Amino acid sequence: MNQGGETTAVLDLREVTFRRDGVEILHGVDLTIGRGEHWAMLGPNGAGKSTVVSFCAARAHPTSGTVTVLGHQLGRVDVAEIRRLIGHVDPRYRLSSPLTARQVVLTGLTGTIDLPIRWDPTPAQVARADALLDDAGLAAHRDSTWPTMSQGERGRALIARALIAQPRLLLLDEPTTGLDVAAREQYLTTMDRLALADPDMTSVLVTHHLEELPTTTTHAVLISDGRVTAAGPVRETLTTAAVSEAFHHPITVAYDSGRFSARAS
Ligand SMILES: Nc1ncnc2c1ncn2[C@@H]1O[C@H](COP(=O)(O)OP(=O)(O)OP(=O)(O)O)[C@@H](O)[C@H]1O
Repeated sequence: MNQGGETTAVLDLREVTFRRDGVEILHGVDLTIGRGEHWAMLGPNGAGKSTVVSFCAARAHPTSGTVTVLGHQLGRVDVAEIRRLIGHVDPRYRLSSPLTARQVVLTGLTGTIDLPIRWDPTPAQVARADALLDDAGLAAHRDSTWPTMSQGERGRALIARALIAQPRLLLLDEPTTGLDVAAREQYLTTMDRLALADPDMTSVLVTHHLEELPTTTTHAVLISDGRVTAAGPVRETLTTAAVSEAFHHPITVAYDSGRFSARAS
């Protein structure tokens, strides 16, 4: 958010490239995200969205270029410290032990996949985990173990996990995967409520569906073939022309009462 005309960058990617198995996946990505902004990231399968988000989450390093997260340049800082300030819904999340939904949410406080051996949550932390589970419609599943939960229930629990540490930066990589229509709408309401309740929080949402952008989305970035093809205020960025170019397909974008939609032209 602007402060005296200055934008406080929460994320700053400069000329970022990424190479894997000898293949360049990102070819010089520049992206600056300011405090209190809510970005949507869209682009075709394999465009590089999750790779960009893994830098934003301080989970990976670029091959060249610089990534600055919450004022700290990756490579010059203890990443564990920044990860504590980040809530991340990661589609690659894999549990190695059968934690309960409540325990999964609590791992959001430790920034780990499993519960650390010598760590006990306080009663207040457990109460907050339960409140978030209730908000996510999982009151009846607090003690359900991960392997017994449906994909949609897991998705909701992961959103609660991302929120428990009251992150400065919230990264949501396809958070609505597996959610039914009611759960999706509930999630959108939660995002809007959060954005309004905490104006300093910043978020980046990766999605394939324009219909799934919360009404509080302020900016958008289109990524195609490892490059940013458009970025800026959401209404100026998600146009029929820009979205069609990014997806290499004619797509008509519509906007009504705060919500976007898209269909093939
Ligand atoms: N571990 C890996 N080894 C090799 N290539 C990889 C690896 N991870 C990702 N890639 C490749 O990098 C490219 C970008 O992947 P990424 O997951 O960032 O795309 P994406 O835009 O998030 O795609 P999707 O919308 O399908 O989730 C893809 O071509 C993918 O095949």
